[in-house]
Amino acid sequence: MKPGRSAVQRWTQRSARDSAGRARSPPPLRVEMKCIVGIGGMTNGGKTTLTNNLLKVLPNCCVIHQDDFFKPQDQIAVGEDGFKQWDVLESLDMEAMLSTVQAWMSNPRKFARAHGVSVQPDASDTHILILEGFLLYSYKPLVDLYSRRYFLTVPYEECKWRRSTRSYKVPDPPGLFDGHVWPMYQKYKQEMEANGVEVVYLDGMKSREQLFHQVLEEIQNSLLNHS
Ligand SMILES: Nc1ncnc2c1ncn2[C@@H]1O[C@H](COP(=O)(O)OP(=O)(O)OP(=O)(O)O)[C@@H](O)[C@H]1O
Ligand SMILES: NC(=O)c1ccc[n+]([C@@H]2O[C@H](CO)[C@@H](O)[C@H]2O)c1
Ligand SMILES: [Mg+2]
Repeated sequence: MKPGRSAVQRWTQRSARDSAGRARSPPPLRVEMKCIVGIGGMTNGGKTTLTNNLLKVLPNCCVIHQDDFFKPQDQIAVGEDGFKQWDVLESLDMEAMLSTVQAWMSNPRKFARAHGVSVQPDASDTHILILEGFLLYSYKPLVDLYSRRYFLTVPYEECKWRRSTRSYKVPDPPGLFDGHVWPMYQKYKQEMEANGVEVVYLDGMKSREQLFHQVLEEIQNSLLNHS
């Protein structure tokens, strides 16, 4: 059999009957569908928690965490305020993140296998990619690739409190939240809104279960509508 022809082409180019004269049935039609979901929003909005819950139940679902693309500490600029500028787009290697997304887009099965994600041998062949991070919608080459863009928020006091309970690879120096993290969050959110990027806001004060069920249901419905 010559390579390069699709299953349907091969079927239509053979006789419609087998050697015993019985009508052949067509091969199952594989329609590959790809869906990229963004779980974005503010630091400590609950992005990683929600993403991990979705990953447990969504079939053929891969994830890319933006936090895995932070540049090494010695490449992070120090601002006039004296703080390392972690919460700006330049602190992330977004080209590398984009390449990783493109690798998934060009072959989601191969990507899943390489990342230990089990792929169902299912005729519908639907593949989901979750991108998770705090600056998902500020990098132009990625912004149009999403099927849906979620944006988690909590009020300032809650965000500051949750952040104070966390320990990052590089611990927050005193004053970082008010001096850098919060102002940068506001700046990027304003920019996103001014650029007309459409997002679905999620109230991060809802319970983990409520958020999980809401988003799961919406993803499942949108897949059904497009299949
Ligand atoms: N729905 C929720 N209600 C209350 N607390 C939550 C909820 N979701 C997550 N949390 C808690 O809030 C903190 C931040 O959650 P998580 O790490 O998921 O946020 P994040 O948006 O990924 O933050 P980061 O900026 O560190 O990436 C954690 O302590 C987590 O247990
Ligand atoms: N992952 C890291 O290397 C790192 C280092 C310093 C600060 N952070 C914080 O992570 C948050 C995004 O999840 C940002 O608000 C960073 O300040 C991450
Ligand atoms: Mg996180």
